[in-house]
Amino acid sequence: VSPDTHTKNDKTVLILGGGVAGVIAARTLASKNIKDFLIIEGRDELGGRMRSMEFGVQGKTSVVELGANWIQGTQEGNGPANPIYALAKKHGLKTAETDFYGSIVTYDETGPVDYLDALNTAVDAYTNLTVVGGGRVPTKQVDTTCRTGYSLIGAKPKTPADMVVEYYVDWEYAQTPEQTSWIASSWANNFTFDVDQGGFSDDNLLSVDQRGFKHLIQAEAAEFLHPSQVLLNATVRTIAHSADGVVVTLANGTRISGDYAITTFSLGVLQHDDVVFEPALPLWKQEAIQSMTMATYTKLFLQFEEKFWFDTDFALYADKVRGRYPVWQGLDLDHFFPGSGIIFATVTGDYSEAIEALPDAEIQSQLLEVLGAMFPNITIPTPTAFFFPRWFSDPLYRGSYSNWPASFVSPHHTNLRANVGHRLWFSGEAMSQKYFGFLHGAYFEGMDAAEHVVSCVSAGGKCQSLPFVESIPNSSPYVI
Ligand SMILES: Cc1cc2nc3c(=O)[nH]c(=O)nc-3n(C[C@H](O)[C@H](O)[C@H](O)COP(=O)(O)OP(=O)(O)OC[C@H]3O[C@@H](n4cnc5c(N)ncnc54)[C@H](O)[C@@H]3O)c2cc1C
Repeated sequence: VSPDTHTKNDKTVLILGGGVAGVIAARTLASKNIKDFLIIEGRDELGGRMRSMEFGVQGKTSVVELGANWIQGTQEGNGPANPIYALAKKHGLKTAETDFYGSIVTYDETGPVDYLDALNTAVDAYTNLTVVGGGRVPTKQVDTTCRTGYSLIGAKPKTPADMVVEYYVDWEYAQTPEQTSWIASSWANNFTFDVDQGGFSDDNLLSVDQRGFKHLIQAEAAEFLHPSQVLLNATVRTIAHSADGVVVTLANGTRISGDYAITTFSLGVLQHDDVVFEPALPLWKQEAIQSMTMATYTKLFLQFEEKFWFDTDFALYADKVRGRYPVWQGLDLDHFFPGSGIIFATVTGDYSEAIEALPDAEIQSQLLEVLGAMFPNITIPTPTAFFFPRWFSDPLYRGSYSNWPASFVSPHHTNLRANVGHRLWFSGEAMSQKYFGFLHGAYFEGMDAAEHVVSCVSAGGKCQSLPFVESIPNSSPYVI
């Protein structure tokens, strides 16, 4: 059955992927009385990158978050609220505040060493970086990397301590300053955290809910979703699109057609051809997909019989190699999971990709070696549990979230979001200009794509397309 010969499709709308964008797209359709949709999801539950796991030795486990963990930016007074914060309140999610700069201790390869002054300097440099970066927009200056920006404002880290504190203030891009757009990272920060720029607030709430952070989106789905509207454990292999609709083929050969489809698959999935489009996506779309970056953020969980580490929320470890197990978070604290014996390290970007290729045992011994350096007076015991997710190798994700490189220009973003024909629509965190990389970006994009599809359904297919640019010219052409 091809869409061209099909007179009546199976569903009005296929929603490809059951993460935040997919569930919110479904809710938006349902609220506009379009009930004939189907969410097709590869995993056995909804939530996508809100993914948790019961971790620890038998009899002493805690539910930890392998993916998203923070509500980033909440609400100040009656100002705009992060919609994820609103869902957390609605569904009674248990959260705890984390204090990034007030509850932190510092180490290097010789053990505890106080370089909190350097951290304060790095925080100031980062604030300055985002202000100066944001200021390049109204003056129409060209984008460049955060590294260039740092150098221009005089921040040039030289020592391992300088490098780790710089890492810590921008690690959430999950890539280095060399790989990150100065302008886009500035607005991503400002639109979420800076109230003066329309942001929510500068608070970060950590989900410590033992139902998992995903509970908020699963509970939201349970309010409107009928079991017949979702197909789990169903991996999409091909998406055939034409003027008559969209036909997806699943890994088991099943074909399902829809008048419309909204794909919410991650940018990494789109980049890796895990899903094949028939016909191939137009070149302007492919250029946009391949020009944005899918970054990786990896948490490595260790459990020990007893806590032997710091009492703060965070610790930094300055290695000679920038990005080598730099950030540590202890979960065995009264406001997190007391008595859990759990600590985790985070690595990002190229370092994440590199460790995914190595066996668990090797990574575990590297982590124990670092702990040995941080705590020279302690014989580091054997962990009772160890786990880290391989987001980059996972064909359902191919990374953790998108990051905007300096070579990605505004028209690329226009094209990344744009529909291809009236039947195929694109959604997910990467499509959000203001909030790419965040849960709230996925939320707003899910809503937006569904609203466009609603107007298509109402207009019998004769709806407005999103703008796109056939070929992106260079605003300052090269003269060779
Ligand atoms: C480690 C990590 C830490 C993060 N930390 C935070 C944080 O603290 N705060 C924050 O705001 N954001 C954070 N994020 C980002 C946040 O999780 C994402 O922005 C958001 O979850 C993306 O939602 P989405 O619906 O766009 O995509 P997804 O959640 O990826 O949803 C897409 C769905 O499609 C499914 N899928 C993919 N391919 C196929 C296929 N071929 N067939 C069928 N189904 C398929 C996937 O299983 C997935 O469920 C983090 C992400 C990660 C990975």
